Amino acid sequence: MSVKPRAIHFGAGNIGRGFIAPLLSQSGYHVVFTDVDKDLIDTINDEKAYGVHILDTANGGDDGEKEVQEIIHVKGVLSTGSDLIREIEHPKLKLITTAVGLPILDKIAPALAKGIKARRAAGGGTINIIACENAIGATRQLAEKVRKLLDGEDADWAAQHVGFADCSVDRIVPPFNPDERGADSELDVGVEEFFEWVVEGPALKGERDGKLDVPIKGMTLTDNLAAYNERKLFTLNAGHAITAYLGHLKGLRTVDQSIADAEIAAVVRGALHGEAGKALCRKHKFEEKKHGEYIEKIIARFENAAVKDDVVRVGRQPLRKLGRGDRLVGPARMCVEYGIEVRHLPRGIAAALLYHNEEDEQSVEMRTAIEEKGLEQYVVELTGFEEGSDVHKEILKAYAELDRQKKVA
Ligand SMILES: NC(=O)c1ccc[n+]([C@@H]2O[C@H](COP(=O)([O-])OP(=O)(O)OC[C@H]3O[C@@H](n4cnc5c(N)ncnc54)[C@H](O)[C@@H]3O)[C@@H](O)[C@H]2O)c1
Ligand SMILES: O=P(O)(O)OC[C@@H](O)[C@@H](O)[C@H](O)[C@H](O)CO
Repeated sequence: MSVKPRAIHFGAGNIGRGFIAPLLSQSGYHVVFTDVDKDLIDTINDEKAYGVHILDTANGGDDGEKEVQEIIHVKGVLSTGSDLIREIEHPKLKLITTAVGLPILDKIAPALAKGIKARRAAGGGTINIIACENAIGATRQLAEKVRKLLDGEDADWAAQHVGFADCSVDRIVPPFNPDERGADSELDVGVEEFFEWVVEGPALKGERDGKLDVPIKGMTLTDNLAAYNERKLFTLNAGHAITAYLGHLKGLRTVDQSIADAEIAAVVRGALHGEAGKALCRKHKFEEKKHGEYIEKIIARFENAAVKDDVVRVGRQPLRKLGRGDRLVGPARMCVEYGIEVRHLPRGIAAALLYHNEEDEQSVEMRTAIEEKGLEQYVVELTGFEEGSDVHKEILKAYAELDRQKKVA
């Protein structure tokens, strides 16, 4: 039996294979992926290894590739079967991470609760759970769902032995075609070089409270996660979404093509520097100069042509992205709270409302709702900005302008 500490990662998709698993593996963990996709799990067990291609136009070769990192000795189990429960019972298990998408947390909570019960019954030790999803408080939401499924001694045991830590996770992992790269494995994934994983230290349990028993290289621990979370979601994800929705309306396919458009770049800079950034600096006391540099570094990441990120991926699930606490409406509300005038964020919100993609359920749902309820009412419902308020008027004005100009591919 392997003596290595083990980690289970839910979701063997882009961020799982391209970010979380590599850091775990490079830190000495034996990584076990769990996923609903049986073919993917079979491929993981057949190949047991894959490459992470670092995509970087500035420092890469002609194909924009800087290096390929080999991730070895990985294993997979189906998330719907008893193998997963046995993995959660495993004496060497230290950590469970997820990157499945926020709405899927509901679906994995029952398996986690069952696994926790089995672990207690087997006399297992303390573990930590970290949900690496793009949302504020994703782990807290998962913890609530899991705790509802536990009672009595299981609930007491979990309160003592299961740490639920929130985090902010940042690395752009785009759709990637291993065949085009002549890659050895269909599991290969392409990523930008940059990454940042910030975890709520005080929530971690173990031999040293506030820390992981087996530290992860590249993970930062903080006792002020709220600031990191809002900084990332309201800057990177806000800018990413605005770039993608405006790009899509202009018939552009990738994020780098979209940010190269001067009009789009001006809206993104206006939204990030003059609006979201100002509000973030006021709320979290960030130094304005440093925050400005953070924004420009993010825009340079969008410009990385080797990443070739798809605007359809970045724009996926527009209703989630239009949530009141999410990347578009969230910073606009924060601006209103701090008395900061907004002109660019409403344009991003309008572009999201105009996102038309028959293959995206939320785009279809949103467009039907606009037809049935009328735009004015729907904007109030989604954003909480009252009819007649400045932001509501700005959203409607931008919607009408963008609707006239649109040229969807
Ligand atoms: N790709 C990025 O750049 C990036 C960066 C930071 C954060 N994220 C976040 O990470 C999460 C995943 O994004 P992604 O881009 O890796 O998506 P993805 O679609 O590539 O991967 C998601 C994986 O989850 C699996 N899955 C779905 N339902 C499941 C279930 N019930 N049990 C187990 N596995 C299940 C899917 O089969 C898929 O393999 C999202 O919350 C996203 O916001 C993504
Ligand atoms: O994953 P989503 O759908 O919440 O957002 C799409 C992208 O903005 C996102 O995946 C970024 O690439 C990522 O957050 C970078 O850290």
